[in-house]
Amino acid sequence: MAYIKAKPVPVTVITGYLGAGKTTLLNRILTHKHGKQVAVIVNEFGEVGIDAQLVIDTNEEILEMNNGCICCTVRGDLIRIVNSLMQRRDKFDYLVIETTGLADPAPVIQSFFVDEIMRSHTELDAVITVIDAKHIWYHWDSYEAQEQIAFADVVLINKIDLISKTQLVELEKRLRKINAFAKFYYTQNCDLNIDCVLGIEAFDLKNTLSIDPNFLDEANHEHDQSIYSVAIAEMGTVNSDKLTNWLNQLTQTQGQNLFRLKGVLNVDAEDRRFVFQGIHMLLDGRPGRPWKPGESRRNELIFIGRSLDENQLKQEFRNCLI
Ligand SMILES: Nc1nc2c(ncn2[C@@H]2O[C@H](COP(=O)(O)OP(=O)(O)OP(=O)(O)O)[C@@H](O)[C@H]2O)c(=O)[nH]1
Repeated sequence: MAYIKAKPVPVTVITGYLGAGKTTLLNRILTHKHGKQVAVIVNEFGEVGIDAQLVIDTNEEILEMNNGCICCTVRGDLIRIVNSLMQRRDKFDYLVIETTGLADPAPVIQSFFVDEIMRSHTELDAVITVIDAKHIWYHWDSYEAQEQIAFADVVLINKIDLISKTQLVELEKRLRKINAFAKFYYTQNCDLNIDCVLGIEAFDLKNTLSIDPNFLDEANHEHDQSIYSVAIAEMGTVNSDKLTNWLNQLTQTQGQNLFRLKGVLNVDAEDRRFVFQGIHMLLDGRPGRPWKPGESRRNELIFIGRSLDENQLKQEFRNCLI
């Protein structure tokens, strides 16, 4: 295989639990004028690729990995994608990987050291973990959430607008108990100086090995199998009033089990796509970019959580169609 430049590509891994603000941070990185040509790998949980649609339109190279969780497919897909990117090495000088909210970052980090091509052509710059200051409280027991905190070089305590100062102090204390090494920033909408997250050379394998001496040898990890996703992809025009009623009712009655919901919809045959986002009981909907001429106006929704009834969700969505 021929590689054009020998200098290793710095890589930033963005992790954080469902809905924490990873895509928000990614969009900030992509719009910031840092002079770097950034390639992006977005991994998401679920069959429909909504995240890549929510990443703003730029000239950057954006690759999706939707067929599973990055931490499980890491030795296959991630390595394959990075290897193929390396053959277009002249097109970018930085790589950002956004993992799913349910990914354990450990196997992702491992792959930079155990795979020969990854090891010689990339250099892990930092693991950035975004924390949803309001909702992390529901997920302290989650193994993945704990791993995400433990492996962070930088922690963004995000959504500080949704909690009090006292809660923030309490939260930071709790996070520091899991990770004493990381640098902490408080953010709203991941608004911070991009120099705090890109090109910081913060990752140090020695720190990781001090947390877990067997880190490079571990092959298996487990997921909480009770969390799964339901994806809906259907043509049709959605009635906005019916949709609002349904989503409000859904988040009110099932918010506890509904960790994350998002969708890109054709509402009231408007010129612009309608984008909604939800995290537990918090719901937000707004117009997105215009539909492109000739673009298929497919409604795509994803629900992630526990005890979700796929048939019921699909039926209730269909009831919102005109
Ligand atoms: N109130 C508030 N909302 C925020 C903040 N940051 C992000 N959000 C909103 O939180 C929602 C989720 O943000 P994303 O950036 O999509 O989160 P994510 O971590 O990429 O989500 P997944 O990839 O689905 O796990 C969106 O509606 C954001 O607009 C913040 O600081 N405060």
